[in-house]
Amino acid sequence: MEPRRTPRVLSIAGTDPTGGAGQHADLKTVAVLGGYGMSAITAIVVQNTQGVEAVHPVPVSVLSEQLEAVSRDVTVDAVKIGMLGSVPVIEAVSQWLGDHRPPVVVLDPVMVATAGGRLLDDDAEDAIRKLLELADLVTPNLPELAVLLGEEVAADWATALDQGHRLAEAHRVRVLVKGGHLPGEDTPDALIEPGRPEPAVEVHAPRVETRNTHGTGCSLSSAVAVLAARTGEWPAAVRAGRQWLRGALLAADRLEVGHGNGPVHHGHHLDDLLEQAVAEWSRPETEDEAEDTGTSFTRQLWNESGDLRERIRGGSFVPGLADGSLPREVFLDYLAQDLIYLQDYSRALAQLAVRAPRESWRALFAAGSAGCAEETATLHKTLVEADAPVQSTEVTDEYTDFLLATTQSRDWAVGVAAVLPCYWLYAWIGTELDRQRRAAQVQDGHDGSGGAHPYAAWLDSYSDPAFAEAGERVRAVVDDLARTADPATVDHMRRAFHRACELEFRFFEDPCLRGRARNGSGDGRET
Ligand SMILES: Nc1ncnc2c1ncn2[C@@H]1O[C@H](COP(=O)(O)OP(=O)(O)OP(=O)(O)O)[C@@H](O)[C@H]1O
Ligand SMILES: Cc1ncc(CO)c(N)n1
Repeated sequence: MEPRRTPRVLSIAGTDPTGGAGQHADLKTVAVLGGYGMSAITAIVVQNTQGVEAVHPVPVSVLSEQLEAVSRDVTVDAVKIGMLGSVPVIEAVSQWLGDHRPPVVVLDPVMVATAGGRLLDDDAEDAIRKLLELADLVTPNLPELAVLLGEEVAADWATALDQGHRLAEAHRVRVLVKGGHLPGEDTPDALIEPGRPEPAVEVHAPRVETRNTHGTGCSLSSAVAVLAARTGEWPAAVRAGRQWLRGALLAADRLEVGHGNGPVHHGHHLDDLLEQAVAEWSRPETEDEAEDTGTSFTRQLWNESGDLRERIRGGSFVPGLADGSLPREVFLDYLAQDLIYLQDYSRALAQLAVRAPRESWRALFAAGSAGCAEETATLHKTLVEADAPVQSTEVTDEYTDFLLATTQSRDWAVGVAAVLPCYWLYAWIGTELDRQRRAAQVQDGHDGSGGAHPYAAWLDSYSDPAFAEAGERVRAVVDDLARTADPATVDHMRRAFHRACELEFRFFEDPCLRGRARNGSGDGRET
C-alpha cells in the first residue's frame, strides 16, 4: 500500500437525509480526515435520528453504472462499503471489486441501524460472507460479528475477541472487533489479523456519556479506510481513527441535531482552525473597506492580534494549565502575581468609572471593579493557605503601571481600549483551555469525569459566561467610541489595545521563565 496524502476514497453505501450515517457520514469523515470523497449510492434510505422508515433500493444496474463511471475516470485509492441491502447488490459490488480492486477495501457489514431498522435482507448473509474474501478489513459490531459466524452475540470482550479471531481465520481477512455494544463502562476495540494469535491493536477507553452515537460505525470504518490509504498502515489507521471518533463523540452534544440518537461531530478537530481561517479570509484589505463592509473596530483589533493568540497557544503556560502539566509552584507564582495585578486592575476600572462620560458606562466599570475586588479576596485566601510570597515582578509592574497611567491620564477611550484585552483574552483562553483539556483527555483515552485535573476549579472559573458577557459589553463601548473618535485617538486606542495584549502574553509566560531559571533548565512543564 503506497501512502497518499489526499487519497481518493469511494463510499458504496445508502443515504441518510439527516446527514449522520451512511454516505453522508462517510463523505464527511473522508473530507475532515484529508481525503477526497466519492459516492456510489446503493439505496435511498428514509431515516432520521429516531429510526429507519423506508428503504428504496437503487436499481442494481444503476449502481453498477455509477461504479463503472467512477472507475472509468478516477483512480480509487480506497473503498468503504456500507449498506448493500440485498443479494443482487452484493453480487454487483463483488463483480466490480473483482474487476477493479483498489488497494484498500473496508467492509462495514451493515445489517441494522443503531436507532433500529433492518438494512439487510435476511437471505443476504451468505452473500456478505463471500464478500469478506474481497475485503482487506471488515468492521462488524458485535451482533454483526455473531451473524457472520452463525453464533450467539458475544456477552463479554474475551468472547468477542475469540469470535474475531475465528472470523479472521475463516475468511483470511483483518477484523476490527468493536466493543461499543458491550454493557458497562469500557468500550474496547481490537484489530485482529489472520495468522496472528494476539490482536495487532487493542485499545480500551471509558464510554463517552452521550446518546448521540448515530453513524459511529459508518464513520469509524470510513476513517480507517482513508487513514489506511493515507498512512499505508492498518494499525496506525485503526488507532488514529478511533481517537478521532472519540473526539467526535465528546463533541457530539454540541451539534443539537434531531430528537433521537443524534450524529457525532465529524469536524470537531477543525473547529478552532476554522475560526482562525475564517477570521483571516474575511479580513478586509484596507481600513476603508473595513468601514464600507461594516467590520467593527474591535473585530479589526482581534484580527490584528491573531499572531499573539498563536504565541499564547504555543507557549508554556496555557497548554500546561490545560493538560495539567504546569508545575504547582509555577501556578502559585502566577497566582501571586495575578493577585497584585487584579488589585491594580480593579483600581484602573474604578478610575474609568470615575471618569466615564455616560451613566451606563460608569455602572459597567464600577461593577467590573467590584467584581475584581471580590476575585482578589478569594485569591488571597488560596495564597495565604499556600503560603506563597507576594512580591511584584517587573512584568507585573509594567502592566499595572501602564493600565493605571492610561486610565487616569489618557483620553478615556484609550483607557477603555487598554483594559479590553484582559477581559477578552481571558474569555478566549477559557474556551481555548477547554478545547485543549478535551484534546488532552482524548489523547489519554479518558474523559476526565473521574480523574481529577489539578487546576479544574480554576479552569472552570475561566469559562464563566458572565465574564465573557462583561467583555462583550466593554467591546461594545470601544466600538461606540471608535466610531466618533478622531483618527489620532483611534490610533492611540489601537496601540493601547495591542500593548495590553503583548503584556498579557508576557504575564502568562513570565512565571514559566522564572520556574526554568530556578531549576536551571527545562521548559517549565513537567514531563
Ligand atoms: N458512547 C460511546 N463511547 C465511546 N465509544 C463509543 C461509544 N459508542 C460507540 N463507540 C465506539 O464507536 C465505534 C463504533 O461502535 P459500534 O460498535 O456501536 O458500531 P456500529 O454499531 O456499527 O455503529 P452504527 O450502527 O451506529 O453506525 C466503536 O469504536 C465503539 O467503541
Ligand atoms: C444508510 C445507512 N447505513 C448505515 C447505517 C448504520 O448506522 C444507517 N443508519 N444508514
